[in-house]
Amino acid sequence: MDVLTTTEMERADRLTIAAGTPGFALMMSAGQAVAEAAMDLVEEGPIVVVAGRGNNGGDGFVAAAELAARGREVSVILLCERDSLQGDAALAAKGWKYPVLPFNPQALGKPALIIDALFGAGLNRPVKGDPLEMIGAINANGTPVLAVDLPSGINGTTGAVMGAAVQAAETVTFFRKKPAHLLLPGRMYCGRVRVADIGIAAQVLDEIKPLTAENLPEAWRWSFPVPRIDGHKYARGHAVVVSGDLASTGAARLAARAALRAGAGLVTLASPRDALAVNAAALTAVMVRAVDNPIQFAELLGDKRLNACVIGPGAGVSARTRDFVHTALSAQRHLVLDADALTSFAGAPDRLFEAIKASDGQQVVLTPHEGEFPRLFSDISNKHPGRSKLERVRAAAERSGAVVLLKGADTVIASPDGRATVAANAPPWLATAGAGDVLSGIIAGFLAQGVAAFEAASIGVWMHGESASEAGPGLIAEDLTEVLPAVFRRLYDEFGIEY
Ligand SMILES: NC(=O)C1=CN([C@@H]2O[C@H](COP(=O)(O)OP(=O)(O)OC[C@H]3O[C@@H](n4cnc5c(N)ncnc54)[C@H](OP(=O)(O)O)[C@@H]3O)[C@@H](O)[C@H]2O)[C@@H](O)CC1
Ligand SMILES: Nc1ncnc2c1ncn2[C@@H]1O[C@H](COP(=O)(O)OP(=O)(O)O)[C@@H](O)[C@H]1O
Ligand SMILES: [K+]
Repeated sequence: MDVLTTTEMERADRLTIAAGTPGFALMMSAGQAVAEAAMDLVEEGPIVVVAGRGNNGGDGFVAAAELAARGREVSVILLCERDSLQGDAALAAKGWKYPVLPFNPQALGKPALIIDALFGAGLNRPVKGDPLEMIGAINANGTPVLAVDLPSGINGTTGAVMGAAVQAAETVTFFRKKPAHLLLPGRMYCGRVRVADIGIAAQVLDEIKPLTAENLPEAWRWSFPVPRIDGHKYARGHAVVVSGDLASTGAARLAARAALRAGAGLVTLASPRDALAVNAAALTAVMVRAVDNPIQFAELLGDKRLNACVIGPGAGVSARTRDFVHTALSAQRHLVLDADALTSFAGAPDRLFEAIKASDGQQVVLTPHEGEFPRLFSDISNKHPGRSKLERVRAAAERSGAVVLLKGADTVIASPDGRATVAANAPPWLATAGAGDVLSGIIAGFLAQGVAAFEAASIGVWMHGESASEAGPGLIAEDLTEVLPAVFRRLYDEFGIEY
């Protein structure tokens, strides 16, 4: 599902109004959707609407009137003077036939539900003064909160908290999700997110051409590889994972097994000779080859069937690792660079980026976590409050010429052409040693099958997160690979693929 920035959402609004639907009709639908959600959340008891001076408050007035019409006990607390409201919000307030309460936290009382209609997409500066105090009181009240469009205080486009934010149990947004519903910290304030249809036609998206989507199967349905009846293992690609030395071989084995499970027809572990025995003893379907240096690696890659590589897990931070990366890039292999392969370029990332850009057509995915990201992109800082994770990863992809995947609870994947996905399906217990190694292997498994880098990374991240949910709490990295078949089956069912 496409995700719209607040600016793109305003455009959707304007295009719809230009096509003949009045803005107030959109507000009526929005307010009714909020009332509907409130009815579902609490079947009885008083409801308090906290309304701001803009259209978010207008939605709140519509919801209040609708709920009162359905026999609910409702009161409205308004941030400003009622007669200072303008435009659609003023019209909406006219539909509320009762008095409004002054903007005093005491007025909240102890209702069954609070509807937060203070600020939505129009939030344009940090919250201070009376609204700040009200947000604190709403959060301290202990009553469930239904947020209109966004929890007040959350920046819709970046997901940042602007001073303070309402903690909602549920958020009703309109037409499409906004980045803040997926990116942290915003997502943590939203609770469950409902997307309501308010009469904006999907066709407006043809004009807006949004570049961001939630990472869901529908985003990559048509890139998902399915083994062919007349296929054979070489038709499914051959992935190579570079092993670390004797003391650190486990990470590469995790990646190798994951690549096989993800569907690569064959997987070979390129192992230092002194680690050959330990690797061979621990592997069965994955093959092992002795590779001690970049020259031998280049020889291995002389076999054109070996079409995708993983370098990084357990590889060691060294000039040797850099040379392996350059070898794979010169051999034009699809490539996942993770962990030590990224850190090995910490001093001189431009050399890596030049090498990536120099070879056309190959598919490269960089998979840093937040600790590794600044080693390659030091000026695309994660400390800059105005710059969202989405914007940072997009800038990194453009700079590097690779697909960049920045891990976390809200993994963002961006392509150099500007497209991006945001994942919200990973449970917190996925943060466990070796989970990243498995992810790099899964992605390589899809690259080996000929899936383009952006889609391979998006499929990989989604399946990785689903596998963690499937395995449940107590997960260790090894489990992820073992539950992948169950996730495949669910996807095949969803896509209607026979098996
Ligand atoms: N687009 C659509 O398709 C649809 C949109 N709809 C709804 O409209 C909502 C957006 O409405 P909106 O633009 O009027 O802004 P809103 O969020 O109500 O803020 C109001 C005003 O607050 C002010 N302000 C800002 N920051 C502040 C601060 N920190 N502290 C104090 N004040 C602050 C600022 O005014 P200022 O003070 O700068 O003049 C701002 O203009 C959207 O979220 C959705 O609910 C639906 O009706 C359906 C269709
Ligand atoms: N809070 C979280 N919720 C969900 N997933 C998370 C969270 N924190 C980290 N992850 C995921 O866990 C994995 C950890 O990978 P990584 O940091 O590379 O660990 P390792 O190097 O030990 O394999 C990544 O896929 C990341 O997206
Ligand atoms: K709100």
